[in-house]
Order: sequence, then structure tokens, then C-alpha cells
Amino acid sequence: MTTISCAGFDHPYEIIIESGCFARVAHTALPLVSGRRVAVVTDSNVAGLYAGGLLAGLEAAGFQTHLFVFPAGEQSKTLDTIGQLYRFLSENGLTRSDLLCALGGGVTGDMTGFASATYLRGIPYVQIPTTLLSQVDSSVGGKTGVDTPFGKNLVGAFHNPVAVLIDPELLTTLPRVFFEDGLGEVIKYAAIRDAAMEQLLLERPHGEALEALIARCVAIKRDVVEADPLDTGLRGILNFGHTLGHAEEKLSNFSGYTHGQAVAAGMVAAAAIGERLGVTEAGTRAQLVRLLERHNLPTALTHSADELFEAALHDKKNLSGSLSLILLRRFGEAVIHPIPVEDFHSLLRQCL
Ligand SMILES: NC(=O)c1ccc[n+]([C@@H]2O[C@H](COP(=O)([O-])OP(=O)(O)OC[C@H]3O[C@@H](n4cnc5c(N)ncnc54)[C@H](O)[C@@H]3O)[C@@H](O)[C@H]2O)c1
Ligand SMILES: O=C(O)C(=O)C[C@@H](O)[C@H](O)[C@H](O)COP(=O)(O)O
Ligand SMILES: [Zn+2]
Repeated sequence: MTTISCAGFDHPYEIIIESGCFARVAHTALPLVSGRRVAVVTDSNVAGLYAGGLLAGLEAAGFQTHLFVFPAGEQSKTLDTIGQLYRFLSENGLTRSDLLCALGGGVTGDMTGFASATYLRGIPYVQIPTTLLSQVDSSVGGKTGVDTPFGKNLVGAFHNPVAVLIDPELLTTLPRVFFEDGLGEVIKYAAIRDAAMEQLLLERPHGEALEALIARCVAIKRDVVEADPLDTGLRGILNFGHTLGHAEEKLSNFSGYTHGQAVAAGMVAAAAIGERLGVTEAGTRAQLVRLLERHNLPTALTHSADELFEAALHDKKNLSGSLSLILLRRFGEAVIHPIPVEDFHSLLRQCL
């Protein structure tokens, strides 16, 4: 078992990483809230696999439970679903002393966290991530929100969970394509902060090696979000590959590449731009491509430079005509590189 503490800008919380810890959710949640109602939020795939066990455990511990299920997939990550969730919470009498449980992947976690930040102006929530992506990244750090027709994650709030319980055993039911999708974010962590992780990614990780890899990513994310909780500087490095990855997702109406796939292709493009600018060591792009291909991740974006540029104009790192590009100096070290928006456009035309 690994326990990682995170200071949090709003409150401190613990991230528990342990095979089998799913069985202890109720035990962990009990001392964290004074109320006795819990709303479990999950998607239509995860509900049938894990909601029953979670509800039974919570009820045995004395909680009154309510289950909100939405259709699985990125296309549900909208204000519309959030509206339905608010109504559900209100109809079931959830108060600010009660608890929300995000049981699922990043889509569930981002939406539950956003409802938790805004319903009654704040109600506690616990993250129980069930995808590799959500275990290594989205359940930690308190970025919550939804996609909009004008761009990815453009409505949201910073709001930390009261606890994160990561049980790698839950990944045994995860379809292979989503496991590989999560490896896209794992490779991001290696690329921005820890070149040695590449050795652990030569084969598909499993068992203790997988648990260690999850803990390493969480520790890196904890260090970065503690240093810059509200994303005003250093935290930008966690966005490596995301400027173009998010543009790609938006241009496909959130039904093309999954998030991890889009980030994978976005990282390759960012490495090409970095090499063109002379910021990134030559050969880094090829190194990234080899690692991504090993795990069946895409290495090319599917839209044109002009389309991607237009879509990226809504990026949150775009401030008054200048865009903070996240580049690598070399594999294992990221750098934030501000450039005028027009230069970004011509770089895209040259590099894609
Ligand atoms: N807040 C953050 O810091 C942060 C970080 C990274 C990504 N994200 C967001 O996370 C989202 C992507 O998350 P995701 O990849 O987890 O997607 P997801 O939540 O849609 O889950 C992927 C698929 O796996 C299924 N699934 C989940 N757990 C399962 C299990 N244990 N067994 C079988 N099937 C299971 C789901 O039903 C879904 O079909 C994106 O919206 C992205 O923007 C947020
Ligand atoms: O936590 C962060 O900060 C990240 O950038 C992690 C990313 O993997 C994640 O996809 C995040 O949601 C992107 O943030 P955004 O601010 O670009 O929406
Ligand atoms: Zn991401």
C-alpha cells in the first residue's frame, strides 16, 4: 500500500494506492463526512461491474445510498448531464454535510467533481477511479469540469476530493483500448519528469510493476499541483500534448480519438515543433513515437494545421495573443515556451 498526501489549496487529502482498497471505501469515507447520505455517480458500463458492491458496503456502514447512472463516454461530459445530476441530488435531499462518490473514469470524476464544487456551492466528494487514466492522472489535483461545443473542459472549477482510493484490481475489467489510452498519460509523465520510467514501459505493465507505475505518476502529479495548485505556471507542464490533443478531440466532436490517444498524437506534434524551434533535443520525437507505437497509441493528428490552429485558439493557456506551448528539452524534462499566436500557426503548417 502506498499513501500519498496532497496539501490541496482548499484542504489536504490522502491518495491511497492499494490492490483491494475498493472494499474499504465506506470505512475510509465514514470519518470524512458528518452526514449519512451518499450519492454514487457512475456510468452505464461501470454501474453493472462495481456499483452493487460499493452500495452494499456503504449501506453496511450505515449510509443511505443513491445511485446516479449516465450513459458511458466522453459525449456525456456536458452541462446537460450536470443539470440532470443537480436535479437528482436535490430530489434525493443531499445536503452539504453529505457525500458524492465518483466511481468511474475521468469522465465520471471530472463531472462529479464539478457537481461537487457547485451543488449548494460545495459538497464533499471522494474519487474512486476505475480506469488507468483516472488512476494516474484525473482523480488527483482537483481540476473538474465539462466539455462544451466551443471546446474541451472550458467550463469547470478547481475543487479537491476529500480522498482518492486507487485500486489497481479494478483495471482487470478495463478493455485493452482504454488501458492503452491511460498509458498515453503515463508516457506523458515519463516525458515531462522521469525519463527512467521508459524502462518500465518497454512491456505492458501489470501486477506490482503497474502499481508502482501508478504511484510514480501520482507522486509526480502531487508534486506539481502542490507547487502550483491553480494552474498559473508550473502546472502547465501537465498539459504537454494537450493543446493540440484537445483541439483534435473538439474537432471530432469528442467521438474520435479518446483523450489519451489525442494526447499521444499531440505530444508527437509538440516534440516536432520543439525540435523545429531548437528547444527540444534532436531525436526526442522519434523516441516518443517508438514508445507510443509499442502501446498501440496513435502518433499523428487527423485534422489539418489550419483546423487545429482555429480549435486551439480557445485553449486556456492562450492569453492575450500569446500561447504557452509545453515543450520538452529532452525526454524527461518539460519547459513552458510562450510564443505569439501567429508564430504557432506557421509552426503548425511547417511541422504537421
Ligand atoms: N481532471 C483532470 O486532471 C484530468 C486529467 C486527465 C484526463 N481528464 C479527463 O478524463 C476523461 C477521460 O477519462 P477516461 O479515459 O477514464 O474515460 P472514461 O471515464 O470515459 O472511461 C473510459 C471507458 O472505460 C469504461 N470503464 C471505466 N472503468 C472501467 C472498468 N474498471 N472496467 C471496464 N470498463 C471501465 C467506461 O465506461 C468508459 O467506456 C477526459 O474527459 C479527460 O478530459 C481529466
Ligand atoms: O491536472 C492538470 O493540470 C492537467 O493538465 C492534467 C491533464 O492530463 C488533464 O487532461 C486536464 O484536464 C487538462 O486540463 P485543461 O486545463 O487543459 O483542461
Ligand atoms: Zn490529460
